Amino acid sequence: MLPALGLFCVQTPGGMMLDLVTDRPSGAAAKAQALAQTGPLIAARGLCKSYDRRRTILDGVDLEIAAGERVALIGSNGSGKSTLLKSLIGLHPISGGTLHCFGEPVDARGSRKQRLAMRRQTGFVFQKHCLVRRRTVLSNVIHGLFGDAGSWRAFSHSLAPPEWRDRAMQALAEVDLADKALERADALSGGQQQRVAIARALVRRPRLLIADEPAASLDPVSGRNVMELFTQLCRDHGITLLYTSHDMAHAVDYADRVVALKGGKVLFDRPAAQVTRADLKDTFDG
Ligand SMILES: Nc1ncnc2c1ncn2[C@@H]1O[C@H](COP(=O)(O)OP(=O)(O)OP(=O)(O)O)[C@@H](O)[C@H]1O
Repeated sequence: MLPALGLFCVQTPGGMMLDLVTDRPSGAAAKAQALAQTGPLIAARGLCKSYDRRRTILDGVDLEIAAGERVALIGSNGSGKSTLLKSLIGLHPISGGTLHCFGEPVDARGSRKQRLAMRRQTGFVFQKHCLVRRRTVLSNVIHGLFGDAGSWRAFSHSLAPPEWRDRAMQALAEVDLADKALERADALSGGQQQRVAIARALVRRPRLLIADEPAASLDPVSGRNVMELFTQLCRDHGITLLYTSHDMAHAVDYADRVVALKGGKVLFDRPAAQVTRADLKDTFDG
């Protein structure tokens, strides 16, 4: 039995802090291990995507994301941000270029096996949190295990094995909602529901968290709280974060790097601290 050092950490015999949420090293050790991994977590070269023959949505995108980085993707409506997120993790097959995800090549057609393997290591949070409103908060978090477990027993917290309930409760404690576990999802505020969605993504113990406008439907205070929670959890657990935002403060304040898309191409890709007003004007000017 390893000694517990807090709610989510134990210490291994070798002295390393182990994270109970992700089963990987935690805190400073997590960051060091993530950065020490060879090669980028995601590497796209000349990535193209069309939904039909008439229009190219992504046009030769080059993008590398290292393990442990936090990257914000910005751009005007229709610039291709969501399409890029979905293409990078195999939810949409790419139309051209090369893509490596978690060190594995993803071919243009992307086999089902590849896509499933990628999804297993990825958590998703969307603007509309897509919770099952009538189910409990705990059941909703357990639903996050569906992909791994592939079982009808992830349908309800009362049918789930104790181990899954424990994992879900750990994730709920991470977002400070353990006391709401048995409430109906639709009894929570919008900000709380988004935190449940984050717990549902975390319960998968992801290496990569993809968030598409995670704070867009929240008021300014709840939005900042959700962004702070995201970045803190990713830092603590060594999770790589890629998110989109139309709020430039969210992009610049919470990311290491900002990537701007315009007309399906990368307009700029630079450290968040170096993004200027002129960059933002170029990004959004027609
Ligand atoms: N499944 C789809 N089938 C066909 N066209 C699509 C599909 N999804 C997106 N598109 C088109 O691709 C273009 C880029 O859409 P996308 O959602 O990637 O942009 P976005 O930058 O995320 O926009 P927003 O900021 O409004 O969310 C749009 O013109 C959209 O209509």
